[in-house]
Amino acid sequence: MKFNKQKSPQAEKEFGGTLGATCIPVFLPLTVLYLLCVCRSPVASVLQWPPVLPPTAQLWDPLAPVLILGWMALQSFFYLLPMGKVRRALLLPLAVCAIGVSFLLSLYLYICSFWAPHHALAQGGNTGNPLYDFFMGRELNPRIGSFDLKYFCELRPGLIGWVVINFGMLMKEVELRDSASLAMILVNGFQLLYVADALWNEEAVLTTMDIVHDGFGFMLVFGDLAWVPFTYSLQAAFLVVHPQSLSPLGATAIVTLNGAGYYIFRKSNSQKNQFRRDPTHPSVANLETIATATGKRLLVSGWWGLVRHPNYLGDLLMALAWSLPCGFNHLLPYFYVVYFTVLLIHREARDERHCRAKYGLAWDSYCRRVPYRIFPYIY
Ligand SMILES: NC(=O)C1=CN([C@@H]2O[C@H](COP(=O)(O)OP(=O)(O)OC[C@H]3O[C@@H](n4cnc5c(N)ncnc54)[C@H](OP(=O)(O)O)[C@@H]3O)[C@@H](O)[C@H]2O)C=CC1
Ligand SMILES: CC(C)CCC[C@@H](C)[C@H]1CC=C2C3=C(CC[C@@]21C)[C@@]1(C)CC[C@H](O)C(C)(C)[C@@H]1CC3
Repeated sequence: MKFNKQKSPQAEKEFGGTLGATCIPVFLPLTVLYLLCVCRSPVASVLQWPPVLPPTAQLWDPLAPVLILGWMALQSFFYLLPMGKVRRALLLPLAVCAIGVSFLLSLYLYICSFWAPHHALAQGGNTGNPLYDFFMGRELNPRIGSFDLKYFCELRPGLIGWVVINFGMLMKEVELRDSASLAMILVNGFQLLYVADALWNEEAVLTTMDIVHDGFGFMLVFGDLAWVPFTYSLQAAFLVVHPQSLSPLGATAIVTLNGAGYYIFRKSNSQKNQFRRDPTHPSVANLETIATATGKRLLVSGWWGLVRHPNYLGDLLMALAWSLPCGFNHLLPYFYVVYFTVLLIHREARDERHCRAKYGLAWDSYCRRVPYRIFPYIY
């Protein structure tokens, strides 16, 4: 880098010249503190004599630099995102990169798992077949220090990345057509609600099959880091290229469907989580249950008496509501509904196997009491 010592011609000093430039950096920070102190005082009048400066203990907190630097880092990240005036279509290179990262991370996890203690290994991913174990994941909850890689990946980069991509698509639509369409707003709103719900209830993910049972291998790594952000955002990406007009009546019906799906999803998940946390809690204490040999009980009334997976039912209704704003002329936006139905039917069968192994006869009597798996009177 060349050192430039040139002076600009006729440089006219502003802000009071050298004196101003010396005093302002002292005066303005003091003004900020003064205004805040006045604001906290009972009279809160700027005409009052400046209140005395609070003791040092009130001026300094070690958490403050962490919060400020953290906020700066977050904003730097947003600033670097390919949104706004950047016009390059980066979606494909991003997906390629996420896929590459998924492979590398899975390979790293696979290799590291050979140093993991026996009790840290997952049941399913230790067959001795390298390809299968690489896919399923050998280690259950791999960590770097106390940083739980699976828990982090399941909830943060992919899920948040999904809503960021969706928002990028909304901005792209505004750039192309001067405003966001109703269809795009609905898709963004619905999926934002879903992701916000997952983050708000983040501890609930600890009881999912992925965390409790499955190893952290390519399936989950790729699912979390590449699949979720780049395929779950397909509806928004579709709407940029294929704008749809939506009647108020159609929009109302779709919002109602998403609302109903979300209600079933949230209520049923919360009911089970509450019951597992504290079965004596008033909101679940009156529900009918059956005992199992493990000491745990199974709910047979309430949401879990309706079908064996009411939460999947709610999730599928939402999935449909996310595709409907894209109209009926293309199949692509319905990819998610089809994929998700297959995923949940397969997942239900896996969970059923685990539960039968865990609860034996009690599970069979639950299945007799609640014969339908996901769709009442259908399946
Ligand atoms: N958007 C997406 O891509 C995906 C979303 N999901 C969502 O994730 C959520 C979690 O799903 P998942 O982990 O598959 O499974 P569930 O949350 O449905 O949990 C299943 C477990 O619940 C317990 N259980 C089952 N029946 C009963 C009962 N009658 N009474 C009490 N406990 C019972 C059993 O565990 P135990 O007895 O040991 O407590 C069983 O193993 C769901 O809402 C699903 O829709 C899932 C996959 C992908
Ligand atoms: C690569 C394959 C085709 C499939 C990979 C499956 C994964 C994408 C999903 C397995 C379980 C998931 C869950 C969620 C996202 C999708 C994956 C990772 C979840 C975090 C979505 C938000 C929900 O509220 C949840 C309950 C927290 C979900 C947990 C399971």
